[in-house]
Parts: sequence; structure tokens; C-alpha cells
Amino acid sequence: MINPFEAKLETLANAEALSHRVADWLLEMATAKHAIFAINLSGGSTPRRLYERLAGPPYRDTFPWSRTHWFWGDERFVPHDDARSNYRMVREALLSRVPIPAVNVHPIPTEGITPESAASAYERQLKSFYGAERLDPARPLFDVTLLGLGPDGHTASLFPGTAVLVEQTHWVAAVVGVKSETRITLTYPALESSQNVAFLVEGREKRAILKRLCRGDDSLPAARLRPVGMLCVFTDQAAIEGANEI
Ligand SMILES: O=C(O)[C@H](O)[C@@H](O)[C@H](O)[C@H](O)COP(=O)(O)O
Repeated sequence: MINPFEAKLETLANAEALSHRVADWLLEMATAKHAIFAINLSGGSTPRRLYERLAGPPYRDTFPWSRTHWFWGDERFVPHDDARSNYRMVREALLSRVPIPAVNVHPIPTEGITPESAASAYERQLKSFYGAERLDPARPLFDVTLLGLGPDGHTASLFPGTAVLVEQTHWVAAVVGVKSETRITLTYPALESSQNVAFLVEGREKRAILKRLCRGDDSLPAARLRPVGMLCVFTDQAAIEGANEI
């Protein structure tokens, strides 16, 4: 069976080089598109270095901040000032350090609302930004979606064995009780509506799961992603040793 997980794999020397490369890649795409640029951000620890990199030279002075919009692929259902919040992580690493108009920042709501209402509210926000109720494969919602890879093969908050994996109608869903947490996550239809999807995977501890991803192991939620556009994996030497032996 041909591996349907056709991704462009790029290996950088280390985490530092990976963050530089992805920052350059984002700048190149954002600069080339002379219109609103929509980035869907990943949470977790891996992308923090990238977000910090974007807040420094040369990106701080060259990135088209005024026409870039920032979304989240998932969020822990905690207050935005909670240490576990993906929004807080991005605010500290990037948003508070560069001139991004507040109207361009679209955090997932998590306060004074139920998880289900938060998911519905974010879905309405995405549809309002997109300007339609139905996703058109020829007109992706996001220019870029950044994703991480969990040790169990989850991505965003699409965890193995959860009902959200078969959600094909809603763009956003609440995931309650997984890893004793509540999360809000974009579903496959929304995540796949991206011109470019990039997994950022680094470190030795990701070696085994990255190998399974590269082999298209469909038991992994991350391996089931079929974006309408390009699929890339940016990784580092520590994670790749042996992973790309198909
Ligand atoms: O909210 C989150 O934590 C992310 O959405 C999650 O999917 C993450 O990307 C992976 O768990 C990898 O996390 P690390 O980058 O910390 O390994």
C-alpha cells in the first residue's frame, strides 16, 4: 500500500536550526502573499523557540504583522493566564514583543463559558473570518497550520481513540476527560483546510513516534491528516536517526 502520508521531510541539525528554518519559511510565505495571512498555531513546548525567534531580528522588523492573523489549533481549557495555556505561551514568546494588532489575534475562549460553548464560539469566529459556512478545498482557511506530535501520535488535541477523530462536520470540538484535562481542538476538516501544514518534531524522545508517522501508521491521529495543500515535517537530527528508514 502506498504510504498516503506524503510529507516533505526536512531535517535540521538541532532545535535552534529548526526554529530558524521554520521562521524563514513562514517569513517567505507571508511576504510572498500580498494579502491577509492566516497562521494556525500549535501549542506544546516545541514551537516556543520558533515563536521567540519570530520576536527577534530579522523577523521582528520584516514580518508583515499588520496583515497576519493568529489562530490556535487547540487550547487547554484553562484561564489565559494559566501556565498550561497555549495562548499564554504564545503571548509571552511572541505577541507581547512585536506590533501585532489586537484584532489580528484570535485566542480560543476559555473563561466564563462551557467547553462546548467555547468550541461553538470559536467555530463561529473561524467561519466569520473565512466568510462562509462550508470549507472549500480550493480556498483553504489557513495559509499555514503548525502542529506538534505527541508521544502517542496525537496532534492538536486529536488523541487516539477519541470521538473527535471521526468529527467531519464541526470545525471545532471540546475534548473532555482525556489525560484528565479538558481541551478545545480544531477537527480534521479545519486543520486540513490549510495551504501548508508543518509538523515540528524535535528531540530524541520523538524518534520512535516520528518513525511511525513517516511510515504512515494510520493508528496515529497525526498520520491521518490529509491537508488540501502541502504537508511538511521539520525535524532535527536527534529525532530523525533511523526514523526515515521506510
Ligand atoms: O496543546 C498541546 O500540547 C499541543 O497541541 C499538542 O498537540 C502538542 O503539539 C504535542 O503534545 C507535542 O508537544 P511538545 O511539542 O511539547 O512535544
